[in-house]
Amino acid sequence: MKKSGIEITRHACLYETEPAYVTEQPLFLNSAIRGVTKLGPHELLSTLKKIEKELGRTKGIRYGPRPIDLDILFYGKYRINSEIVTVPHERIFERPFVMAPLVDLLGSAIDGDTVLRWHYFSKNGRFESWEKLGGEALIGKDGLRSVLPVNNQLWDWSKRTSVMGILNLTPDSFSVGGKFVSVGSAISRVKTMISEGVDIIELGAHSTRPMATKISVEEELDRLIPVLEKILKLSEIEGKLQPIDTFY
Ligand SMILES: Nc1ncnc2c1ncn2[C@@H]1O[C@H](COP(=O)(O)OP(=O)(O)OP(=O)(O)O)[C@@H](O)[C@H]1O
Ligand SMILES: Nc1nc2c(c(=O)[nH]1)N=C(CO)CN2
Repeated sequence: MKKSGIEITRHACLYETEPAYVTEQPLFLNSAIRGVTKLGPHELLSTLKKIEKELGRTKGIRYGPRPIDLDILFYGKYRINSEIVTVPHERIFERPFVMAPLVDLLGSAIDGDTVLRWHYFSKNGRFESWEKLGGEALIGKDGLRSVLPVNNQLWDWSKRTSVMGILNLTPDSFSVGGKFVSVGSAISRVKTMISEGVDIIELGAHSTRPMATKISVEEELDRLIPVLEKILKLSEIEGKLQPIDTFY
């Protein structure tokens, strides 16, 4: 996007959604971004079409499966109705898979004239349109799940809150510094956290506490790798997420 002259300033969550209109096709992934560009609306649309092509989009059936579909939802405060571009996009307010990411993107505050205008573009107001479709209650249902791509899989975090346990492999962190510096005690802590129901175990090996001792990349890796290797061999780790909060 950046090299095409579009600077992304915010992005919404990612949703896995039931296909609309043509229902016999795989699930879709939907999201929305907000950005800044010097491209005019027609130029912007042709740039998006070029990006779609680069990402493998070919002519397919209307509303059918496609590797990518980039639509312009709004363009500043403008209403445009040419043969080529219509903004606001004609079908925003009937589509939960558009409204959910839009609500993420814009939040509940109307911060400035542009967003106020977007609010009024919807006949009943943006929030009311979302409520009419079902609102927050839709998220987590099969047709609209918030997901996070991890390791070629989608982590569904819309059904319930995921619990993260943090394991500091440091002698000098804010909390529990020094407790889990040996591999054995770290592994036993991981097992306890899993038995207590965590979904995510985050490892950190460099303290960011003010005045903490700065260590080298090698030292950070030396603290992390032996523990990580052992964790990945645990049968209990199946289905859990294992992020690493690295310093370097
Ligand atoms: N705001 C807009 N964003 C994207 N395309 C638009 C817009 N307004 C008009 N169009 C026109 O719609 C045409 C079809 O777009 P596209 O191939 O993305 O359709 P679609 O993905 O099947 O349906 P939809 O756009 O409803 O999701 C484009 O060639 C474009 O000229
Ligand atoms: N869930 C979902 N369904 C769709 C989508 C889409 O983005 N998400 N796009 C379509 C073609 O524009 C047709 N149907």
